Amino acid sequence: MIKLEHVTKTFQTRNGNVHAVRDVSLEIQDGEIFGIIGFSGAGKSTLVRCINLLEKPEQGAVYFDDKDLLKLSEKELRLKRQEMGMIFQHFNLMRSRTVFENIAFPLRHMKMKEDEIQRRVNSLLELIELKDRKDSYPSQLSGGQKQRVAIARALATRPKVLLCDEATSALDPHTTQQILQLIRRINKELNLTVILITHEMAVVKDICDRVAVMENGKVVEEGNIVEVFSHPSMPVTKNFINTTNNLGKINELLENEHPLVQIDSNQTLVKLSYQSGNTKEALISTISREYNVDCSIIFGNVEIVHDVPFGTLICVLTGKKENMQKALQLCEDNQVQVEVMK
Ligand SMILES: Nc1ncnc2c1ncn2[C@@H]1O[C@H](COP(=O)(O)OP(=O)(O)OP(=O)(O)O)[C@@H](O)[C@H]1O
Repeated sequence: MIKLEHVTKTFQTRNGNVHAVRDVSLEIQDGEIFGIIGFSGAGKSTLVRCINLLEKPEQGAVYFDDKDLLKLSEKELRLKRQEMGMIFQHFNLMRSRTVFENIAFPLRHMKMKEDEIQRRVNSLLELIELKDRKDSYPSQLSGGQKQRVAIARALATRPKVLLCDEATSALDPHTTQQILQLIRRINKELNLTVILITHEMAVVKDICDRVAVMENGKVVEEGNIVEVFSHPSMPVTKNFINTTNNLGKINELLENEHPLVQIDSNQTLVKLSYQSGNTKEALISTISREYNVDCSIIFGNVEIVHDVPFGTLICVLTGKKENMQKALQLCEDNQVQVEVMK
């Protein structure tokens, strides 16, 4: 549905050129929720704005339903843009207009007939469950309600794609969940393709089908969310995954040589990662019984990604070196990833 080919965007500033997006190629399928994650300044917003040409890339091509947007006339582009809705971190609602009029705004702009506007806005109000607030002004709404209104406004022209630029970053965790559920629901019910940019791995983990990780303007890793979670290859991806659990904390303890992670010469500190269902053996008791290797768990975490539980254990193993190697081999033979941390 959306294809980016070698998209590059550079900003000329007084302090020199800023290479916000560098040679990015991506393909987003019809009906999927595609996450773009990266730390602040990675180029996510610029990339997403290149999709609807709010920013014009100086190189590359942007295809939407096989049409190269950069080759369209102004008028054709305006029509194509109606097929792409967008929501923002700070909602961007018009303060002087009611909820109803905010949602109706793009329809009035299209010169739609009044009775059709009434029908469409009322059905959107029902979808976002804010029918009773249609005459309220944005200042009278909570952050979550404002974002729901922004979603309804973005959906008013019946777009095929919803671009979400940090749509939950200004919301508390509970409201974030509600907005993500709404996005998931409209994705399913309306078969709406969603491109969601965020700096929070928890958001990606909860609703995205696939994810691209950005760093310094480039996509450094991309894939199905379960695969990326189970086999992250780039340090930045591992960092993001660690933010959803306490593993980052363990690295801190290691750096600071905390007593909790101090080990003797006959010990080793390992990280064991497994996907539930992959392992049938009672591995910890097996390695203790068969190889005389004791296992002391200092940290454990189970993450659920798309209904698949991912477990991580940080353990201190105690035993003879050759036995330890056999024990770790047994783990790997049983699809448990082993990372020796110390
Ligand atoms: N209009 C602009 N003019 C100059 N530089 C810009 C402009 N827009 C973005 N940049 C720069 O491009 C780089 C990427 O910014 P961008 O906003 O795309 O990143 P981001 O990953 O979305 O970060 P954030 O989440 O903080 O917005 C940054 O260095 C930013 O300062």
